[in-house]
Amino acid sequence: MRRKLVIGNWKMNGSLAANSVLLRGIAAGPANQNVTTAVCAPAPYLAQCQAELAGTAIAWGGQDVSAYAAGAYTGEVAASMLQDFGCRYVLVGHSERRAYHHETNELVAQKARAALDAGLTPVVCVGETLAEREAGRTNVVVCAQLQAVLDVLENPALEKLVLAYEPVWAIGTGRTATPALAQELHAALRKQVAVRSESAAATIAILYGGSMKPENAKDLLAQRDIDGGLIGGAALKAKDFLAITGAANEAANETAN
Ligand SMILES: O=C(CO)COP(=O)(O)O
Repeated sequence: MRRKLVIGNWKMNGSLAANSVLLRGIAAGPANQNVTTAVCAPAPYLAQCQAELAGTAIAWGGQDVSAYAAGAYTGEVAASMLQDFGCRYVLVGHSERRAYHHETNELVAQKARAALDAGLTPVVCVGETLAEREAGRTNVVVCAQLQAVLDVLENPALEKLVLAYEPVWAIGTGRTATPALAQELHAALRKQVAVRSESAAATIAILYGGSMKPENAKDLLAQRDIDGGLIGGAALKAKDFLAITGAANEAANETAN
């Protein structure tokens, strides 16, 4: 059984004061035996995450990473810098980066590799826009996004990858993919990984993201190929985030029994 993984993506939200309340609230939550929990914070707050979360069961990570190790790349953050602040994870290729910063599938793949080279776990985000879905291009688009990453990774690095399926039309809209629709895509992604490596396909966690909330988390997380969630809005309130990690724990327990 794959362990569930729930990651909060704070996006460009927070302040020292608000983060402190949120981090303490999350850290005070119940221990979930079968769930790994993490938050991905804006880069300036990673030191705060480290200070507040070190010694707790909660991991932290960045929201983006440079494809380069060091040098004249103003504004970029290197994987080794994330390492310096104790990050375990980094999001790569979030749809907001792809849309607003014109990140290509190839650049996203280079970023995933840079993260793995530095010992971080990249959470590679893939997903189709509404127009792509309506044009019947969902699988083509999402498979191309994944394939670019598979093309630059060898085993055993591949087994350390985390994937997140985030349909763009479900992000921040309150419109969630149905559990069946999400399961279908997750299964297709796992099958695609299996073509390269059966063991990686069995190991890799595939998270769902897009308006996951306390109300719908359990149904989504009960799906066979949905190994966790990447949570935006609901990760900004400790109560909601804890409800989702609790739902993940319940889903994991039920699968185990
Ligand atoms: O983009 C997301 C997480 O990376 C999802 O955001 P929402 O949960 O706010 O829809």
